[in-house]
Amino acid sequence: MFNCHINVEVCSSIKAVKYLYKYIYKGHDRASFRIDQPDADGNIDEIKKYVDARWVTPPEAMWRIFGFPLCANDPPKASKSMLTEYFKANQNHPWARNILYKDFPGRFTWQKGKKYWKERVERYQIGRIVSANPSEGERYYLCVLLNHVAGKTSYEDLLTVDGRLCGSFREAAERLGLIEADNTLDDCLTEAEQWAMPCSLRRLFATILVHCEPGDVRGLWDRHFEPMSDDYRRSHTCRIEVEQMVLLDIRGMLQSMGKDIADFSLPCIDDAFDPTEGEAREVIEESNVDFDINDTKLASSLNLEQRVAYNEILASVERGDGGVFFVDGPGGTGKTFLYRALLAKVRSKGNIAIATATSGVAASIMPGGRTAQSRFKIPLSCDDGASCTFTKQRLIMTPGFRITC
Ligand SMILES: Nc1ncnc2c1ncn2[C@@H]1O[C@H](COP(=O)(O)OP(=O)(O)OP(=O)(O)O)[C@@H](O)[C@H]1O
Repeated sequence: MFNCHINVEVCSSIKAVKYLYKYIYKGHDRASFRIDQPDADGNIDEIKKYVDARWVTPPEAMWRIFGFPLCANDPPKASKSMLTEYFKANQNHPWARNILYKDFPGRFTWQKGKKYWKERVERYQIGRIVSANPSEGERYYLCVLLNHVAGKTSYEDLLTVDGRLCGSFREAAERLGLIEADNTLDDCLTEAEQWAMPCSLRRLFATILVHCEPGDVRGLWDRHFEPMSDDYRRSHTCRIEVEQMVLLDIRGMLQSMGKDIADFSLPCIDDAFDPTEGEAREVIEESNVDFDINDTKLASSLNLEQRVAYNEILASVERGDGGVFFVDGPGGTGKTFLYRALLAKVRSKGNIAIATATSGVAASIMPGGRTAQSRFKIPLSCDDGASCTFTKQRLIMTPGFRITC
């Protein structure tokens, strides 16, 4: 009766909801460009431009590629936050100006409804200030400033050092000599130790090594080893073994950030403790991707066109001669169906098949899918010197098959 392809979706899992969401919001493929002058007042209708020439990709990636902010609070004090109200409290209460932001909850209580700091009259209480990771850039330097400088009455005041207005929180922290020493990195780890799990601490430690160039790496390691190894010490009593486990974990994290642990003055890794036998973390992750046994049966129900593509791609994988295939077709015509069949076939043979896409939503509909940026360490800012931090060591072990949506 219906001599056509009918796409029927059953909302039986969250993936189906994501799929429908993608359908509603992706719109049809189009590109619209117009070069015109701003209007008489110098205004450009950026919202209209965004709607007319929409490119569905992670918004932050586009934000970085084009290098302009998609939204901003200007001036930043337009909305009331705990920080802006801290500035106001400093203006109104001169006696509070020697209290650091992190100690403020000890003397004031935050009034959620009316959004202001009220002088504390009740019993002593412990409050916690949001912490920041060094890889967060300006947010981190703002925290560093707030942890060391009291009595500021505005953002401008916080950015002013020796009467000079600095262009960034980092510059202000540098001029105050707050980030030359490793103290701030020590403080950052010590603060995180109060609430973070050991695994998060190890990630933070690796992030500090990569982004903050600490002068005394070994000192940082010695001072924070205990909390970083808390989980391993529960199950292992031998200190050397625990130390090796922590080092191996940090090595994997550094590898995924494109760095080699040997570049840092940390204790040496004894390969006898390495269960991965030096295998790259990405290879282990991809090897461990499970395949759905039902997907291996999809091959038997491919239609004619899908089967042609399936056979040709698989033959190329088996011959190992490499190749690039472009699978195209209107929405709902079975491209993902074909990918699932291929991924299951390659993975069921114990080989690695990497499924990547340019957006998280597209990646989520493929088994074991990841964004290409995440898997291949593609930088979000594409300037002249940009390159992937995916190392040669990992490329040697690259899979026989890769799908990119
Ligand atoms: N050979 C087939 N046999 C049975 N069902 C199929 C076949 N090919 C595709 N389908 C079904 O058709 C629907 C749409 O297929 P699929 O999601 O693979 O399309 P698509 O081309 O990837 O769509 P989009 O471009 O929107 O992502 C799915 O429910 C899928 O299970």
